[in-house]
Amino acid sequence: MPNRIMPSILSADFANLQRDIEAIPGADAVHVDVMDNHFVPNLTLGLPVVQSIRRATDKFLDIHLMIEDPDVWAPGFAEAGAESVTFHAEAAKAPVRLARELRARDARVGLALKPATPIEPYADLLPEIDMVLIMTVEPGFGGQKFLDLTLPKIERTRALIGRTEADIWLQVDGGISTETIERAAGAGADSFVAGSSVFSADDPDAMVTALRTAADGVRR
Ligand SMILES: O=C(CO)[C@@H](O)[C@H](O)COP(=O)(O)O
Ligand SMILES: [Fe+2]
Repeated sequence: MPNRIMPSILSADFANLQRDIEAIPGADAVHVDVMDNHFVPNLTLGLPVVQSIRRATDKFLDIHLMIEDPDVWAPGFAEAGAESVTFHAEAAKAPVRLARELRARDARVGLALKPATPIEPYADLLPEIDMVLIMTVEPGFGGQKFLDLTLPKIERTRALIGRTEADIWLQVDGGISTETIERAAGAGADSFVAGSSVFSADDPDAMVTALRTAADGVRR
């Protein structure tokens, strides 16, 4: 199971996104946090910016929608050429229909869960999705502390994924650093979003390597 390091540009310089994306050549993806000030108490960027990012890089674009009405908005991000589009279980009105609409637009489908949302009600949805995103902080802001209380849910999700034949990624997002990534990897995560730890580092690409080394060193 390969580990993927997916830096979040929420902690990059929004006036220099292309420069900051080019500063992480070793990353497996660019994670883009879309917030609407309704689903979460913060406002970031939307579809026009993602369209510009798409033109600026060939990197795998991993879109994390923290918005109300993903049923309406999410397909547009797939049409913009994002390789993966993740919506929140708490916000989607018809998650199965939405997942199928995203796959029909050639995007991988992510289902995100806030820290207090259990995975079990969504177990039957796993064949419809390509990634589970377990938030390891309350969504809305970068730079928060990793919540260890999410570790049992990561373990339970890994067990549920193991019962399927599908290639479902298990992503964690929030408070990931060289210190916390080992606990998340040990619990079963294979895809790691890291914002502040990467972009506040003197050498962001060296931090990507350090995170990968730490995750790869964990025995499963
Ligand atoms: O989705 C979110 C926040 O809601 C994240 O993707 C953050 O951007 C991660 O930032 P750090 O916790 O790594 O600083
Ligand atoms: Fe995110």
